Amino acid sequence: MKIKIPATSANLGPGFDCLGLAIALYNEVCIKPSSYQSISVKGEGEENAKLKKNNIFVSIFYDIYQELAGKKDPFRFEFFNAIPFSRGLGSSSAVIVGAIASAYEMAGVKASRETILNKAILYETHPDNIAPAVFGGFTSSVVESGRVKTLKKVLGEKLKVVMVIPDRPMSTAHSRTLLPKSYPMKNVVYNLSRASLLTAAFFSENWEFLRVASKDCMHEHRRMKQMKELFEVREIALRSGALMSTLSGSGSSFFNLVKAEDAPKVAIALKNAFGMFRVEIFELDNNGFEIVKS
Ligand SMILES: Nc1ncnc2c1ncn2[C@@H]1O[C@H](COP(=O)(O)OP(=O)(O)OP(=O)(O)O)[C@@H](O)[C@H]1O
Ligand SMILES: N[C@@H](CCO)C(=O)O
Repeated sequence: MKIKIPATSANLGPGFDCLGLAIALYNEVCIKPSSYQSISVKGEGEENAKLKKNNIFVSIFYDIYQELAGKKDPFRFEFFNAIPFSRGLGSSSAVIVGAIASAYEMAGVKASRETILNKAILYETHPDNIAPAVFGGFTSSVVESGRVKTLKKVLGEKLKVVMVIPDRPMSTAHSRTLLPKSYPMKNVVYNLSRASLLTAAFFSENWEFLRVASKDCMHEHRRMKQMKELFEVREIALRSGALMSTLSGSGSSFFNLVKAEDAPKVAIALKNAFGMFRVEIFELDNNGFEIVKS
């Protein structure tokens, strides 16, 4: 079988740990029955020997496969990774969702997308990346008694993403340690009101509200101080016509949502200013993970 899983951008400014969307940049994994277990890695991470020995995709796959099939059969895993690691593009969620969905497929057990999502939340405590990796589109999620509740909005072709991908990583685990354990009431109200407006703006396609609704005062500033160029990325993106410009997940990438016709202009302005960073235009993904060959 072959599965493809999209990259995702989480938080979208004020929606810390709850809002996200899927991007048409995919990891692909081929899994075949074999007489012994083996792994090959192409693309992102191919130079990392550890990924052949201690691979989280493979360990999550076998957790689930053994639970469903009651045995540990040997497989060959071929990874084609396009999602950069630790750049805020949901690489770990793509691994978790891909491993769970393919374990169900290889065990021959039908599972709904809700089932996959509720398994995935056991491996990543916040649903903002895993929900769009499962469903595609823009997603708003909560976790209630360990179960994820998600609403999805399909995003049309009028929008594109100009992603700025720095040359340096920011690990989510480290990036979360930079945040305080509690916030003053005025900061909570600031984010709550904007996350609500942002969600309403996405669902009602009122794109002109995104700029004000995507402001955050809980996490971005503290994280962006680790890579000060990111403040200028935002300034240039908004000045060139981006609808919103937010730290992607826990960083280090910057997510810029644009009207499709503005994408080249925004991308050129960012490329001119940040020659050392990758600047790429992506479509949005509305499907979530897909088993493309069974
Ligand atoms: N394709 C992959 N194969 C195996 N392990 C991976 C793969 N992609 C990511 N990982 C693991 O996930 C880690 C990155 O997770 P991390 O949460 O720091 O970043 P991210 O998911 O890319 O960013 P964010 O959660 O902010 O969007 C890597 O260090 C590696 O251990
Ligand atoms: N909501 C998460 C996204 C990264 O996985 C964070 O900002 O830490």
